[in-house]
Amino acid sequence: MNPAANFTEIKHPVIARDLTILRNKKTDTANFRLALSRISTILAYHALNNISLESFEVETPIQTTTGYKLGTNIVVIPILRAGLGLVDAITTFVPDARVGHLGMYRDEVTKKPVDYYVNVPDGIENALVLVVDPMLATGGSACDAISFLKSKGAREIRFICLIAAPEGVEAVQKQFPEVAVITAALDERLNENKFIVPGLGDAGDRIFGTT
Ligand SMILES: O=P(O)(O)OC[C@H]1O[C@H](OP(=O)(O)OP(=O)(O)O)[C@H](O)[C@@H]1O
Ligand SMILES: O=c1cc[nH]c(=O)[nH]1
Ligand SMILES: [Mg+2]
Repeated sequence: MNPAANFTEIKHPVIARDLTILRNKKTDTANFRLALSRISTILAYHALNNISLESFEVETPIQTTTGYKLGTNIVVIPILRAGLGLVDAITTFVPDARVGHLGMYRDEVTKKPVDYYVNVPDGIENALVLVVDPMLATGGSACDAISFLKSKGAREIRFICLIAAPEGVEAVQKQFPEVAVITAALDERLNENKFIVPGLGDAGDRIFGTT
């Protein structure tokens, strides 16, 4: 795969350490959540890079100077369930971000996404829409989510995930070259069950302690 300009794999020593915690099958739920939270925060920080600012005058105790506030409305759309694990990372930086939800699970036989819940806030056409899901495997869920959000008027979408398979990145880039994909790891491939290799298993199950 030859990732295009709209693909970013963030490399950082803390990410390398935390990805190992997430990949380790012996990691318990509590430590999984802590590592997920740290990595998600770094991803969110990068995903918010280069958003617009509005300047205004602010008075320090010493004098007046130029201050800034974010000039972009942010909407976060987690793909349920596992995407919920990345929402707090965005709202840490943007406490007033609105949060919509897309419920989708991957059918165990067909591996295709099945929708079960939709709640998207109004006004996504004037927002930066951050779609979050820890895993980008075949790309079926991501592409369905992006396609749906575009049909609802979203014009600027970034997709944030923890681990991406080359197949998933290619699928998103082919259908939606304008959508930036930001990940902590580009893994090797998918296995015969369409799980990411080496991956971390089923992200939703590991976040929520289900099997
Ligand atoms: O790229 P794809 O091949 O579509 O696979 C990725 C999807 O699979 C996982 O969700 P899952 O279906 O396990 O649902 P869950 O979040 O409820 O566990 C994951 O969180 C993605 O949404
Ligand atoms: O490896 C994978 C693939 C899809 N969904 C997951 O949670 N993990
Ligand atoms: Mg799952």
